[in-house]
Amino acid sequence: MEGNLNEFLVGQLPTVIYMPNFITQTEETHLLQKIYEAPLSKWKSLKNRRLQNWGGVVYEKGLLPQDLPPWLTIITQRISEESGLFPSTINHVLINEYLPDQGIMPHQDGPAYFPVVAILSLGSPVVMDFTPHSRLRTCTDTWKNEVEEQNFGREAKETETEQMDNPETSVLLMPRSLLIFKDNAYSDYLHGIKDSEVHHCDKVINEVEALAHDKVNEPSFGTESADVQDVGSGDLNAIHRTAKRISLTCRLVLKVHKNIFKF
Ligand SMILES: O=C(O)CCC(=O)C(=O)O
Ligand SMILES: [Fe+2]
Repeated sequence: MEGNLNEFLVGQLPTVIYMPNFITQTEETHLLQKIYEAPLSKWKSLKNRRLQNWGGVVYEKGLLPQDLPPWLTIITQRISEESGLFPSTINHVLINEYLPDQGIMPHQDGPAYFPVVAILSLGSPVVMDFTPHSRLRTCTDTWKNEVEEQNFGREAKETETEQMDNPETSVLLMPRSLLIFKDNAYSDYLHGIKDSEVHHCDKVINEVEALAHDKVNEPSFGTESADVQDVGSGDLNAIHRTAKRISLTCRLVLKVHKNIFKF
């Protein structure tokens, strides 16, 4: 791990890295502008969120690549350089948009990706839950669900939802922060975001790091992005999501196909 990355490690689960204010408010505004400049056809609507796919289409066996636009490579290059965790250039970015009552079911990222993921958050804060992977369920099933949902808009099975009731570890994702996870957190845990407007923060592993940079009460997304409730003791109790959250999931697909016929 690069020298100064250690100071951003959070929690006990290997390995979760949380970098507050990875981008400035000006950069956040610029990114949002670029994201919403994309034609409506660039958005894929899923049951519980919308997404834009950049970098090409990910298949089980690799990526049929498309160049990332410069407004994204500025970010992916910075992530690569500052983390030192990617063996080659990040070539895929998924942009997810969540309304306050939307989330993403617990899942594992697919086998096509190099096992390090970097997620940049914009807009409303949310809590991401990590739950141990059920040994009864194979990664392939999860991967198929994810691919089907993203590529074909089919509903993914939600067989793991009961695990959301008892999350092992949670991370508070403030706007402009960068979350990186790898190792066990990547391979043995599912990650998900509840589809409720209130997110409880009792199991959050990065409360201090996230709130040291608490700017949620500043307008950053047209309106206030959330109300972070402070209860008596000063402990963070819950997030009340009042605006959209946009995330940029930045990953590397090692196997790149230049030609669809060579798959
Ligand atoms: O929006 C997020 O923070 C999570 C997105 C995610 O897990 C994914 O795209 O695989
Ligand atoms: Fe994911």
